[in-house]
Amino acid sequence: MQLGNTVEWIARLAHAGTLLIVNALLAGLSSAMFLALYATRRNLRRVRGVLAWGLSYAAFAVGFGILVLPAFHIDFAFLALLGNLVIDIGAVLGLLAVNAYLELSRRRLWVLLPVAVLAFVEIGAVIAGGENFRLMVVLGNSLTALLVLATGAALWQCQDAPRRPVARMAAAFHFLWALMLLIRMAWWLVHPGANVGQESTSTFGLLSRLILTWVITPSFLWMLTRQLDAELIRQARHDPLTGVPNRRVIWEQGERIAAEADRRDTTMAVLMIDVDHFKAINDRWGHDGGDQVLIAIAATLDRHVRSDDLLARVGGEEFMVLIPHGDGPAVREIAERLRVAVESRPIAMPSGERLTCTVSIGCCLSPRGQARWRDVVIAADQALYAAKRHGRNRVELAAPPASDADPSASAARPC
Ligand SMILES: Nc1nc2c(ncn2[C@@H]2O[C@H](COP(=O)(O)OP(=O)(O)OP(=O)(O)O)[C@@H](O)[C@H]2O)c(=O)[nH]1
Repeated sequence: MQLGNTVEWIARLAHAGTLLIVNALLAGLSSAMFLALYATRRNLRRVRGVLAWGLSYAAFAVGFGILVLPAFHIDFAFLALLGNLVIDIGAVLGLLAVNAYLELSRRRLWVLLPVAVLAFVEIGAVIAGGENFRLMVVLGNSLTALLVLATGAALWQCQDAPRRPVARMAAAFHFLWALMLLIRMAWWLVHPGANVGQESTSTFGLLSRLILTWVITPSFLWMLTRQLDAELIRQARHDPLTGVPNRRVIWEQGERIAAEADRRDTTMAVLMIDVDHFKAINDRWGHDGGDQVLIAIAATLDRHVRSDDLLARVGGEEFMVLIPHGDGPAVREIAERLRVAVESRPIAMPSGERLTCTVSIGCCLSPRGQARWRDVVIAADQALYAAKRHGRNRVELAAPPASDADPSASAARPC
Protein backbone atom coordinates (compact mmCIF):
# COMPACT_ATOMS: atom_id res chain seq x y z
CA MET A 1 0.00 0.00 0.00
CA GLN A 2 2.75 2.38 1.09
CA LEU A 3 4.82 1.52 -2.01
CA GLY A 4 1.76 1.96 -4.23
CA ASN A 5 1.24 5.48 -2.83
CA THR A 6 4.88 6.40 -3.40
CA VAL A 7 4.81 5.21 -7.03
CA GLU A 8 1.59 7.15 -7.58
CA TRP A 9 3.14 10.25 -6.01
CA ILE A 10 6.24 9.96 -8.22
CA ALA A 11 4.06 9.44 -11.31
CA ARG A 12 2.09 12.59 -10.41
CA LEU A 13 5.31 14.51 -9.79
CA ALA A 14 6.79 13.33 -13.10
CA HIS A 15 3.72 14.56 -14.93
CA ALA A 16 4.67 16.35 -18.15
CA GLY A 17 3.19 19.64 -16.91
CA THR A 18 5.28 19.59 -13.71
CA LEU A 19 8.39 18.74 -15.70
CA LEU A 20 7.75 21.62 -18.10
CA ILE A 21 7.56 24.04 -15.17
CA VAL A 22 10.70 22.63 -13.51
CA ASN A 23 12.59 22.74 -16.84
CA ALA A 24 11.50 26.37 -17.36
CA LEU A 25 12.57 27.35 -13.82
CA LEU A 26 15.94 25.61 -14.07
CA ALA A 27 16.62 27.15 -17.49
CA GLY A 28 15.67 30.59 -16.13
CA LEU A 29 18.01 30.14 -13.17
CA SER A 30 20.87 29.00 -15.43
CA SER A 31 20.25 31.93 -17.76
CA ALA A 32 20.42 34.37 -14.81
CA MET A 33 23.73 32.81 -13.68
CA PHE A 34 25.37 33.08 -17.11
CA LEU A 35 24.05 36.60 -17.74
CA ALA A 36 25.29 37.71 -14.28
CA LEU A 37 28.70 36.20 -15.10
CA TYR A 38 28.71 38.02 -18.43
CA ALA A 39 27.78 41.34 -16.78
CA THR A 40 30.39 41.07 -14.02
CA ARG A 41 33.26 39.47 -15.95
CA ARG A 42 33.39 41.50 -19.15
CA ASN A 43 37.20 41.25 -19.22
CA LEU A 44 37.06 37.44 -19.34
CA ARG A 45 38.41 35.98 -22.57
CA ARG A 46 35.75 34.55 -24.90
CA VAL A 47 33.04 36.34 -22.90
CA ARG A 48 30.72 36.31 -25.95
CA GLY A 49 30.32 32.57 -25.40
CA VAL A 50 29.08 33.24 -21.86
CA LEU A 51 26.52 35.75 -23.19
CA ALA A 52 25.33 33.23 -25.79
CA TRP A 53 24.91 30.61 -23.03
CA GLY A 54 22.83 33.08 -21.01
CA LEU A 55 20.61 33.81 -24.03
CA SER A 56 20.39 30.11 -24.89
CA TYR A 57 19.05 29.23 -21.42
CA ALA A 58 16.71 32.25 -21.58
CA ALA A 59 15.26 30.87 -24.84
CA PHE A 60 14.80 27.45 -23.17
CA ALA A 61 12.99 29.10 -20.25
CA VAL A 62 10.68 31.07 -22.57
CA GLY A 63 10.04 27.99 -24.77
CA PHE A 64 9.06 25.80 -21.80
CA GLY A 65 7.06 28.73 -20.41
CA ILE A 66 5.03 28.87 -23.64
CA LEU A 67 4.37 25.12 -23.56
CA VAL A 68 3.03 25.36 -20.02
CA LEU A 69 0.56 28.18 -20.86
CA PRO A 70 -2.43 25.86 -21.59
CA ALA A 71 -2.29 24.77 -17.93
CA PHE A 72 -3.21 28.38 -17.12
CA HIS A 73 -6.01 28.32 -19.71
CA ILE A 74 -4.03 30.38 -22.18
CA ASP A 75 -4.03 28.83 -25.61
CA PHE A 76 -3.63 29.99 -29.18
CA ALA A 77 -3.02 28.52 -32.63
CA PHE A 78 0.38 26.89 -33.13
CA LEU A 79 1.31 27.30 -29.45
CA ALA A 80 3.17 23.97 -29.32
CA LEU A 81 5.02 24.77 -32.55
CA LEU A 82 6.03 28.20 -31.23
CA GLY A 83 7.20 26.78 -27.86
CA ASN A 84 9.26 24.07 -29.55
CA LEU A 85 10.80 26.49 -32.04
CA VAL A 86 11.86 28.85 -29.24
CA ILE A 87 13.47 25.86 -27.48
CA ASP A 88 15.25 25.02 -30.75
CA ILE A 89 16.53 28.61 -30.97
CA GLY A 90 17.96 27.99 -27.47
CA ALA A 91 19.74 24.88 -28.78
CA VAL A 92 21.15 26.88 -31.73
CA LEU A 93 22.41 29.54 -29.29
CA GLY A 94 23.92 26.75 -27.16
CA LEU A 95 25.90 25.51 -30.16
CA LEU A 96 27.01 29.09 -30.99
CA ALA A 97 28.02 29.58 -27.33
CA VAL A 98 30.26 26.50 -27.30
CA ASN A 99 31.73 27.47 -30.66
CA ALA A 100 32.52 31.02 -29.50
CA TYR A 101 33.76 29.92 -26.07
CA LEU A 102 36.14 27.31 -27.47
CA GLU A 103 37.11 29.59 -30.39
CA LEU A 104 36.33 26.90 -32.95
CA SER A 105 36.15 27.46 -36.69
CA ARG A 106 32.86 28.86 -38.00
CA ARG A 107 32.92 26.13 -40.63
CA ARG A 108 31.75 23.75 -37.90
CA LEU A 109 28.40 25.55 -37.99
CA TRP A 110 27.42 23.91 -41.32
CA VAL A 111 24.98 21.83 -39.28
CA LEU A 112 22.73 24.91 -39.05
CA LEU A 113 21.82 24.37 -42.71
CA PRO A 114 20.03 20.99 -42.31
CA VAL A 115 18.61 22.30 -39.02
CA ALA A 116 17.06 25.29 -40.86
CA VAL A 117 15.67 22.96 -43.55
CA LEU A 118 14.06 20.70 -40.91
CA ALA A 119 12.60 23.75 -39.12
CA PHE A 120 11.04 25.06 -42.34
CA VAL A 121 9.62 21.61 -43.18
CA GLU A 122 8.12 21.40 -39.67
CA ILE A 123 6.62 24.91 -39.88
CA GLY A 124 5.25 24.22 -43.37
CA ALA A 125 3.75 20.86 -42.34
CA VAL A 126 2.09 22.32 -39.23
CA ILE A 127 0.68 25.33 -41.09
CA ALA A 128 -0.64 23.08 -43.86
CA GLY A 129 -1.97 20.20 -41.78
CA GLY A 130 -2.30 21.47 -38.19
CA GLU A 131 -0.23 20.51 -35.13
CA ASN A 132 0.33 16.82 -35.83
CA PHE A 133 1.97 15.58 -32.62
CA ARG A 134 3.72 12.58 -34.18
CA LEU A 135 5.16 14.62 -37.05
CA MET A 136 6.33 17.33 -34.65
CA VAL A 137 8.04 14.78 -32.40
CA VAL A 138 9.90 13.18 -35.31
CA LEU A 139 10.92 16.43 -37.06
CA GLY A 140 11.54 18.40 -33.85
CA ASN A 141 13.55 15.64 -32.22
CA SER A 142 15.76 15.08 -35.28
CA LEU A 143 16.39 18.82 -35.42
CA THR A 144 17.30 19.01 -31.71
CA ALA A 145 19.36 15.81 -31.92
CA LEU A 146 21.42 17.33 -34.75
CA LEU A 147 22.10 20.46 -32.69
CA VAL A 148 22.89 18.50 -29.52
CA LEU A 149 25.24 16.15 -31.41
CA ALA A 150 27.02 19.12 -33.03
CA THR A 151 27.38 20.81 -29.60
CA GLY A 152 28.75 17.59 -28.10
CA ALA A 153 31.22 17.19 -30.98
CA ALA A 154 32.37 20.82 -30.53
CA LEU A 155 32.92 20.26 -26.79
CA TRP A 156 34.87 17.10 -27.54
CA GLN A 157 37.29 19.21 -29.66
CA CYS A 158 38.42 21.33 -26.67
CA GLN A 159 42.25 21.26 -26.79
CA ASP A 160 42.96 23.46 -23.78
CA ALA A 161 44.39 21.18 -21.04
CA PRO A 162 42.68 22.68 -17.93
CA ARG A 163 39.22 22.63 -19.54
CA ARG A 164 39.47 19.45 -21.61
CA PRO A 165 38.30 16.86 -19.00
CA VAL A 166 35.23 18.92 -18.09
CA ALA A 167 34.48 19.69 -21.75
CA ARG A 168 34.67 15.97 -22.55
CA MET A 169 32.30 15.19 -19.68
CA ALA A 170 29.81 17.79 -20.98
CA ALA A 171 30.25 16.33 -24.49
CA ALA A 172 29.46 12.81 -23.23
CA PHE A 173 26.23 14.07 -21.64
CA HIS A 174 25.28 15.80 -24.89
CA PHE A 175 25.74 12.50 -26.74
CA LEU A 176 23.54 10.81 -24.13
CA TRP A 177 20.93 13.53 -24.59
CA ALA A 178 20.99 13.02 -28.38
CA LEU A 179 20.52 9.28 -27.77
CA MET A 180 17.47 9.96 -25.59
CA LEU A 181 15.98 12.14 -28.35
CA LEU A 182 16.62 9.44 -30.94
CA ILE A 183 15.01 6.79 -28.69
CA ARG A 184 11.90 8.97 -28.37
CA MET A 185 11.82 9.54 -32.11
CA ALA A 186 12.32 5.81 -32.79
CA TRP A 187 9.48 4.93 -30.40
CA TRP A 188 7.06 7.01 -32.43
CA LEU A 189 8.32 5.58 -35.70
CA VAL A 190 7.78 1.97 -34.57
CA HIS A 191 4.43 2.75 -32.86
CA PRO A 192 2.58 4.53 -35.64
CA GLY A 193 -0.81 3.60 -34.16
CA ALA A 194 -0.06 4.74 -30.60
CA ASN A 195 -2.65 6.88 -28.84
CA VAL A 196 -1.29 10.43 -28.53
CA GLY A 197 -3.43 11.11 -25.46
CA GLN A 198 -1.71 8.38 -23.46
CA GLU A 199 1.82 8.77 -24.74
CA SER A 200 4.52 8.76 -22.09
CA THR A 201 7.51 9.71 -24.22
CA SER A 202 7.03 13.41 -23.40
CA THR A 203 7.64 12.58 -19.75
CA PHE A 204 10.64 10.47 -20.75
CA GLY A 205 12.02 13.29 -22.94
CA LEU A 206 11.45 16.00 -20.33
CA LEU A 207 12.79 13.92 -17.44
CA SER A 208 15.96 12.95 -19.31
CA ARG A 209 16.44 16.56 -20.34
CA LEU A 210 15.99 17.70 -16.75
CA ILE A 211 18.59 15.25 -15.43
CA LEU A 212 21.07 16.00 -18.22
CA THR A 213 20.69 19.76 -17.83
CA TRP A 214 21.51 19.31 -14.15
CA VAL A 215 24.83 17.85 -15.21
CA ILE A 216 25.58 19.97 -18.26
CA THR A 217 24.98 23.42 -16.70
CA PRO A 218 27.40 22.87 -13.78
CA SER A 219 29.98 21.44 -16.19
CA PHE A 220 29.85 24.67 -18.23
CA LEU A 221 30.28 26.64 -14.99
CA TRP A 222 33.11 24.31 -13.97
CA MET A 223 34.83 24.94 -17.32
CA LEU A 224 34.55 28.67 -16.70
CA THR A 225 35.99 28.27 -13.20
CA ARG A 226 38.96 26.35 -14.57
CA GLN A 227 39.50 29.05 -17.18
CA LEU A 228 39.37 31.74 -14.48
CA ASP A 229 41.89 29.80 -12.37
CA ALA A 230 44.23 29.44 -15.36
CA GLU A 231 43.89 33.17 -16.14
CA LEU A 232 44.59 34.13 -12.52
CA ILE A 233 47.71 31.96 -12.50
CA ARG A 234 48.79 33.52 -15.79
CA GLN A 235 48.18 37.03 -14.49
CA ALA A 236 50.19 36.29 -11.34
CA ARG A 237 53.14 35.11 -13.42
CA HIS A 238 53.17 37.55 -16.35
CA ASP A 239 53.82 41.23 -16.75
CA PRO A 240 50.49 42.82 -17.72
CA LEU A 241 52.07 45.42 -20.03
CA THR A 242 54.40 43.32 -22.17
CA GLY A 243 53.00 39.82 -21.57
CA VAL A 244 56.43 38.33 -20.81
CA PRO A 245 57.02 36.46 -17.50
CA ASN A 246 57.55 38.62 -14.42
CA ARG A 247 60.20 38.83 -11.72
CA ARG A 248 58.60 36.09 -9.61
CA VAL A 249 58.89 33.55 -12.45
CA ILE A 250 62.52 34.27 -13.29
CA TRP A 251 63.45 34.25 -9.61
CA GLU A 252 61.87 30.83 -9.05
CA GLN A 253 63.44 29.44 -12.22
CA GLY A 254 66.79 31.11 -11.51
CA GLU A 255 67.07 29.59 -8.04
CA ARG A 256 66.15 26.17 -9.41
CA ILE A 257 68.57 26.39 -12.37
CA ALA A 258 71.40 27.64 -10.11
CA ALA A 259 70.90 24.71 -7.72
CA GLU A 260 70.87 22.32 -10.68
CA ALA A 261 74.06 23.85 -12.15
CA ASP A 262 75.68 23.42 -8.72
CA ARG A 263 74.67 19.77 -8.55
CA ARG A 264 75.70 18.94 -12.13
CA ASP A 265 78.93 20.93 -11.97
CA THR A 266 77.87 23.15 -14.90
CA THR A 267 77.37 26.88 -15.41
CA MET A 268 74.39 29.21 -15.85
CA ALA A 269 74.19 32.86 -16.84
CA VAL A 270 72.09 35.97 -16.39
CA LEU A 271 71.68 39.00 -18.67
CA MET A 272 70.40 42.27 -17.19
CA ILE A 273 69.01 44.47 -19.97
CA ASP A 274 68.11 48.14 -19.49
CA VAL A 275 66.62 50.51 -22.09
CA ASP A 276 68.89 53.50 -22.64
CA HIS A 277 67.63 57.02 -21.89
CA PHE A 278 64.14 55.74 -21.30
CA LYS A 279 63.24 58.76 -19.17
CA ALA A 280 63.84 60.97 -22.22
CA ILE A 281 61.48 58.74 -24.27
CA ASN A 282 58.79 59.16 -21.61
CA ASP A 283 59.41 62.91 -21.51
CA ARG A 284 59.17 63.22 -25.29
CA TRP A 285 56.28 60.82 -26.06
CA GLY A 286 54.50 60.63 -22.71
CA HIS A 287 53.91 57.57 -20.54
CA ASP A 288 51.76 55.88 -23.21
CA GLY A 289 54.50 56.33 -25.80
CA GLY A 290 56.98 54.88 -23.29
CA ASP A 291 54.68 51.89 -22.77
CA GLN A 292 54.55 51.30 -26.53
CA VAL A 293 58.34 51.26 -26.60
CA LEU A 294 58.49 48.73 -23.75
CA ILE A 295 55.98 46.47 -25.52
CA ALA A 296 57.95 46.66 -28.80
CA ILE A 297 61.30 45.99 -27.10
CA ALA A 298 59.88 43.05 -25.13
CA ALA A 299 58.51 41.58 -28.38
CA THR A 300 61.90 41.98 -30.10
CA LEU A 301 63.77 40.39 -27.19
CA ASP A 302 61.22 37.58 -26.98
CA ARG A 303 61.68 36.82 -30.69
CA HIS A 304 65.46 36.60 -30.31
CA VAL A 305 65.66 34.62 -27.06
CA ARG A 306 66.15 30.89 -27.57
CA SER A 307 63.42 28.56 -26.41
CA ASP A 308 65.68 27.17 -23.63
CA ASP A 309 66.29 30.66 -22.22
CA LEU A 310 63.80 32.69 -20.19
CA LEU A 311 63.01 36.38 -20.70
CA ALA A 312 61.29 38.39 -17.94
CA ARG A 313 60.47 42.01 -17.20
CA VAL A 314 61.92 42.71 -13.77
CA GLY A 315 61.48 46.48 -13.42
CA GLY A 316 60.25 49.62 -15.21
CA GLU A 317 62.55 49.48 -18.27
CA GLU A 318 64.59 46.53 -17.11
CA PHE A 319 64.48 43.01 -18.52
CA MET A 320 66.38 39.90 -17.57
CA VAL A 321 67.32 36.74 -19.45
CA LEU A 322 68.15 33.48 -17.71
CA ILE A 323 70.47 31.19 -19.68
CA PRO A 324 70.50 27.70 -18.17
CA HIS A 325 73.58 26.43 -20.07
CA GLY A 326 76.47 28.08 -21.82
CA ASP A 327 80.02 29.34 -21.70
CA GLY A 328 81.46 32.88 -21.81
CA PRO A 329 81.57 33.27 -25.62
CA ALA A 330 78.04 31.87 -26.04
CA VAL A 331 76.62 34.22 -23.39
CA ARG A 332 78.35 37.20 -24.96
CA GLU A 333 77.04 36.19 -28.37
CA ILE A 334 73.46 35.96 -27.10
CA ALA A 335 73.72 39.36 -25.39
CA GLU A 336 75.22 40.95 -28.51
CA ARG A 337 72.48 39.43 -30.67
CA LEU A 338 69.78 40.93 -28.42
CA ARG A 339 71.48 44.34 -28.37
CA VAL A 340 71.73 44.45 -32.18
CA ALA A 341 68.14 43.18 -32.58
CA VAL A 342 66.78 46.11 -30.53
CA GLU A 343 69.02 48.69 -32.19
CA SER A 344 68.18 47.55 -35.71
CA ARG A 345 64.40 47.57 -35.25
CA PRO A 346 63.05 51.14 -35.17
CA ILE A 347 59.76 51.43 -33.30
CA ALA A 348 56.73 53.08 -34.95
CA MET A 349 55.44 55.75 -32.53
CA PRO A 350 51.79 56.91 -32.44
CA SER A 351 52.90 60.23 -34.04
CA GLY A 352 54.13 58.29 -37.08
CA GLU A 353 57.82 58.83 -36.27
CA ARG A 354 60.15 55.86 -36.10
CA LEU A 355 62.26 55.69 -32.97
CA THR A 356 65.54 53.81 -32.75
CA CYS A 357 66.08 52.55 -29.20
CA THR A 358 69.13 50.93 -27.72
CA VAL A 359 69.75 48.76 -24.68
CA SER A 360 72.71 48.23 -22.37
CA ILE A 361 73.34 44.68 -21.21
CA GLY A 362 75.27 43.34 -18.25
CA CYS A 363 76.01 39.60 -18.21
CA CYS A 364 77.37 37.23 -15.67
CA LEU A 365 78.35 33.58 -16.07
CA SER A 366 78.46 31.57 -12.86
CA PRO A 367 81.64 29.71 -11.86
CA ARG A 368 81.38 26.01 -12.80
CA GLY A 369 79.56 24.07 -10.09
CA GLN A 370 79.30 27.14 -7.86
CA ALA A 371 76.24 29.00 -9.06
CA ARG A 372 74.70 31.25 -6.41
CA TRP A 373 71.64 32.87 -7.95
CA ARG A 374 71.80 36.11 -5.93
CA ASP A 375 75.50 36.57 -6.56
CA VAL A 376 75.11 36.01 -10.31
CA VAL A 377 72.28 38.58 -10.45
CA ILE A 378 74.24 41.16 -8.43
CA ALA A 379 77.29 40.70 -10.67
CA ALA A 380 75.17 41.02 -13.84
CA ASP A 381 73.64 44.20 -12.39
CA GLN A 382 77.07 45.64 -11.71
CA ALA A 383 78.09 44.79 -15.28
CA LEU A 384 74.97 46.60 -16.51
CA TYR A 385 75.99 49.76 -14.64
CA ALA A 386 79.45 49.43 -16.14
CA ALA A 387 77.84 49.25 -19.62
CA LYS A 388 75.91 52.46 -18.81
CA ARG A 389 79.06 54.18 -17.52
CA HIS A 390 81.02 53.17 -20.58
CA GLY A 391 78.61 54.86 -22.97
CA ARG A 392 75.43 52.63 -23.22
CA ASN A 393 74.28 50.50 -26.19
CA ARG A 394 76.93 47.94 -25.27
CA VAL A 395 77.44 44.61 -23.55
CA GLU A 396 79.63 44.09 -20.49
CA LEU A 397 80.49 40.70 -19.07
CA ALA A 398 81.12 40.56 -15.32
CA ALA A 399 83.94 38.53 -13.91
CA PRO A 400 82.41 35.42 -12.28
CA PRO A 401 81.16 36.26 -8.78
CA ALA A 402 83.55 35.39 -5.96
CA SER A 403 83.22 31.71 -5.09
CA ASP A 404 83.48 30.38 -1.51
CA ALA A 405 87.01 29.24 -2.26
CA ASP A 406 88.12 32.40 -4.04
CA PRO A 407 86.58 35.50 -2.47
CA SER A 408 88.09 37.99 -4.94
CA ALA A 409 86.01 41.01 -5.94
CA SER A 410 83.94 40.92 -9.11
CA ALA A 411 84.62 43.59 -11.71
CA ALA A 412 82.99 44.22 -15.04
CA ARG A 413 85.00 44.11 -18.23
CA PRO A 414 83.91 44.89 -21.74
CA CYS A 415 83.04 41.96 -23.99
N1 LIG B 1 56.22 54.39 -19.77
C1 LIG B 1 56.70 53.76 -18.71
N2 LIG B 1 57.71 54.30 -18.02
C2 LIG B 1 58.22 53.64 -16.96
C3 LIG B 1 57.67 52.40 -16.55
N3 LIG B 1 58.36 52.00 -15.44
C4 LIG B 1 59.31 52.94 -15.20
N4 LIG B 1 59.25 53.93 -16.12
C5 LIG B 1 60.07 55.13 -16.26
O1 LIG B 1 61.34 54.75 -16.75
C6 LIG B 1 62.24 55.81 -16.47
C7 LIG B 1 63.59 55.23 -16.11
O2 LIG B 1 64.48 56.29 -16.00
P1 LIG B 1 65.96 56.13 -15.49
O3 LIG B 1 66.03 55.09 -14.44
O4 LIG B 1 66.44 57.52 -15.14
O5 LIG B 1 66.76 55.56 -16.70
P2 LIG B 1 67.02 56.07 -18.18
O6 LIG B 1 66.37 57.39 -18.49
O7 LIG B 1 66.67 54.93 -19.06
O8 LIG B 1 68.55 56.30 -18.20
P3 LIG B 1 69.66 55.19 -18.32
O9 LIG B 1 69.12 53.91 -17.80
O10 LIG B 1 70.79 55.70 -17.49
O11 LIG B 1 70.01 55.10 -19.77
C8 LIG B 1 61.62 56.63 -15.34
O12 LIG B 1 61.24 57.89 -15.86
C9 LIG B 1 60.37 55.83 -14.96
O13 LIG B 1 59.30 56.66 -14.58
C10 LIG B 1 56.57 51.88 -17.28
O14 LIG B 1 56.03 50.80 -16.99
N5 LIG B 1 56.13 52.57 -18.35
